[in-house]
Amino acid sequence: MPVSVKICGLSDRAGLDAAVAAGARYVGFVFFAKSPRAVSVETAAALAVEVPPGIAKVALVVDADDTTLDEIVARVPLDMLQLHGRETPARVAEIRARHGLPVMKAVGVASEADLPMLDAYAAVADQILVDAKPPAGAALPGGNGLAFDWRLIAGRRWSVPWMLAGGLTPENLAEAVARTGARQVDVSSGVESAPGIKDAVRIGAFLTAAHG
Ligand SMILES: O=C(O)c1ccccc1NCC(=O)[C@H](O)[C@H](O)COP(=O)(O)O
Repeated sequence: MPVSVKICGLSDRAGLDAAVAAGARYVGFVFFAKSPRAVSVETAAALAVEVPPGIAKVALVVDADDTTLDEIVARVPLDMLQLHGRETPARVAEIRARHGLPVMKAVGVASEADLPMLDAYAAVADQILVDAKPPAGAALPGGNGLAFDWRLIAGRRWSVPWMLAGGLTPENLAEAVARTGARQVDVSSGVESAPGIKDAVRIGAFLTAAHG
């Protein structure tokens, strides 16, 4: 069965077109000013209207307040919010209720001790993103191109759909899927030629690996 792919951190038409042409099921826009992939509301809105039906448009935010979320949701046609900060389970539930969109909560994994949080967030979110925990002092809370030990989640399942993320590439995707059983995956750095610059060839190779 093919693996569904989310291409995250799209910031221009060339990257978006490459993701759509290759067969991505989700496209992600990063609303985090310190990111090399950050987009303005205007840019995200202009890109989102070009996304064909059937591909989910995801806004990635980090500890965003309701005013910020109100503006993004009002101006960008979206299908999902991805929460990539320190949002508590209660805040995830609040955002889901207030903003009327499905919510995917990213949870960082580095060791067994992190696994209970996956269950806690699965209880309140529509999906969970099982990602690598950023190293101490990392400039970004995600999108660092780092993988975690996939054996930690081998055979584990949650009460909601989940996506594997963190350091995935066209080269390691098959192993990641085989080890974890993931049916959905998320990638950003691994399909770039430089931070924030999406590479159409690598996007195509990633989707080929996912569908192979
Ligand atoms: O991509 C960013 O710059 C970013 C900034 C702040 C929070 C999260 C961010 N990215 C997360 C992702 O792109 C993905 O959801 C995921 O973590 C995979 O990233 P990567 O390891 O680069 O493939």
